[in-house]
Formats: sequence, C-alpha cells, structure tokens
Amino acid sequence: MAGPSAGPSPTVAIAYHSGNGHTAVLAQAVREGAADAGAAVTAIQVDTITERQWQQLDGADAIVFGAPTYMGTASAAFHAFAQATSGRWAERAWADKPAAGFTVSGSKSGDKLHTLQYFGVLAAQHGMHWVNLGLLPGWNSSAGSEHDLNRLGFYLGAAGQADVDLGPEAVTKADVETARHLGRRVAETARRFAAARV
Ligand SMILES: Cc1cc2nc3c(=O)[nH]c(=O)nc-3n(C[C@H](O)[C@H](O)[C@H](O)COP(=O)(O)O)c2cc1C
Repeated sequence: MAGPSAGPSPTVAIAYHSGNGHTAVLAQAVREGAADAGAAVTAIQVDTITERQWQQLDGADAIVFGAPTYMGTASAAFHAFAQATSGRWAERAWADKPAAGFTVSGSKSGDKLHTLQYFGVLAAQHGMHWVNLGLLPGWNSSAGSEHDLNRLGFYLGAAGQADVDLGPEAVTKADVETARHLGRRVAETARRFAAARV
C-alpha cells in the first residue's frame, strides 16, 4: 500500500447518507484510504448534519459525496442535503475543491452510473474539480474475477453492491477495496491542490 507523499496534510470531508448501513461501509473505506494517504478525514452523515459539520465541509480541501442508489439516483436524504447547498453554490463556497463520489446498490448495475453522474453534476454546479476513480475495470476477461478491484467497471467513482436481504457485512470486499482506493486518490489530489495554493 502506498504511503503518504510529501506535501501539506490535506483535509478530506465525506458527506454521505446511508439508509441501512451499506453506504456507511464504503464511507468508512474511503475514510481509511484517505487517512492512509495522510489526510485528516471527517465523515458527515448528511441527514443529521450540524452547523459545525457544514463548517467542516466549507473548510475541507476536498469533499467526497456518497449515497445509496435509490430508484436510480441518490437517496432522497442526499438530495435534500444537495439542495440545502444552494446558498453555498451562490457564494461559490466550494469552488475549486476536488470532489469525488461513491454509491452502492442491490443489483450489480442497479443504475449506479446515474447516481455517480448526479454527484459529478452537483460538483460541477459548485465549480469543483471531479476526481475520477483512476482504475481500469476488473473482472472483464477470462483472467479476471469478482475479487478484482473495480470489478463492476466504473470510471466516475467507486461503486459497490450488496445483496438486498443482507446487512452491511454483505458489501462485497472488492468494492470496499475499490472505495479505499478512491479515498487514497482523493487525498493525493487534495494534497496537490493544497500544495499549489501555498
Ligand atoms: C427505496 C429504495 C430504492 C432502491 N432502488 C434501487 C435501485 O434503483 N437499484 C438497485 O440496484 N438497488 C436499489 N435499492 C437497493 C439499495 O440500493 C441497496 O440495498 C443499498 O445497499 C442500500 O444502501 P444503504 O444501506 O446505505 O441504504 C433500493 C433500496 C431502497 C430502499
């Protein structure tokens, strides 16, 4: 596993919603990956966000959005959070911060791409810089397997799957590792952006 690179220690905030704990597993993996890469990380559940946590988002070097895919998009609780950012949108409060996203669903596809695209649009509306997953797809050749990193073959962000009748422990391990990779990548990107500002 790559250790932290040189440069100022970045702060990464994860803004996520999880209805039944599956997305929370990926949020924890993003957190661990970003911390591995030397970031100070805050994870914020957007359905109970406090004023202090809004300020942590404002002060973060990078923000990672996370939500389960519900009815082909991010959960309603995440959309409520996103709509509550409109004042910050008007003030360009998050402009030029790196942003990234992750989601989980019950189906292998489950229309997760749409959720990641929605996160990308949200970031663009805020003038943020989108950080993609940065991995080739796994599990797409006879040499691959369901244990591959990025086994579901996404580019925009980290996508996971968990059987709908099982709890958070059912989030597929390869998808947890993929989310960990995203956390590391966001922290490294945030570090480069922070270094360029000093
Ligand atoms: C209201 C609702 C809508 C859902 N819509 C989808 C969907 O569009 N595609 C899919 O594959 N799974 C769908 N699911 C399954 C969830 O995405 C899946 O159980 C996910 O792991 C839940 O994450 P959470 O525990 O963080 O809420 C839906 C679940 C609920 C409750």
